Amino acid sequence: MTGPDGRVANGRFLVEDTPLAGLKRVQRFPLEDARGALERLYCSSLFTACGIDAAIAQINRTRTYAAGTVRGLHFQHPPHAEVKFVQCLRGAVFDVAVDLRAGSPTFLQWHADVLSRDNLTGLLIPAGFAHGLQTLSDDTELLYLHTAAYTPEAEDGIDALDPQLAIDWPLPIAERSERDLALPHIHPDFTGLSA
Ligand SMILES: Cc1cn([C@H]2C[C@H](O)[C@@H](COP(=O)(O)OP(=O)(O)O[C@H]3O[C@H](C)C(=O)[C@H](O)[C@H]3O)O2)c(=O)[nH]c1=O
Repeated sequence: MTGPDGRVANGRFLVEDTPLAGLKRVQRFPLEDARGALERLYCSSLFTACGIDAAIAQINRTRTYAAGTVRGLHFQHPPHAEVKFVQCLRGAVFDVAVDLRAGSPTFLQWHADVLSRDNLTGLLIPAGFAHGLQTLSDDTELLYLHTAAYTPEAEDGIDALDPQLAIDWPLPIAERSERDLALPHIHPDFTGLSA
């Protein structure tokens, strides 16, 4: 149900398109009173409004100590491809989604948004995208809602510094995992992930 102001889920979320079809910016609207505030982090009606009929299979929280840290770019291969709803609960991140969908007119294009505790903004990332981020502040916390369980044998990734993507990371890179440092560039024969 979409309200007159374009918000969904009883007015608690505003969903905006990005230049990559299906990738949505989601703004939360807390209810505040003299005690503080209540905000919803998920409603099934939000996913329905975004055309997503998958249930949440897993919820993760990551804490990152240092500003400048880069995580990703990660994705899971079908049939374990997942929708990821990423929200920042502390600090701020430069959050990146890369379109890996076979046949997509924006194949290998990326979009980034700053997600922060204060801007109450999340990214709803469809299946077929790789996800990565760079923290913009120390002690940053992210909440991830996944529509597929973590499946190591289906996990894959792309080097966050792949020149074919040329992601404009805002800070000097402070920290990457050994796994992420070893991620490959996109293979020239890669034509995308099937739905
Ligand atoms: C994602 C995941 C990981 N793990 C284990 C696997 C490793 O032993 C350890 C750290 O995993 P990884 O280095 O893949 O985690 P991140 O680099 O922080 O990945 C995160 O950042 C990038 C940007 C993302 O998009 C991932 O979805 C998100 O989890 O946790 C689990 O046990 N369950 C899980 O659901």
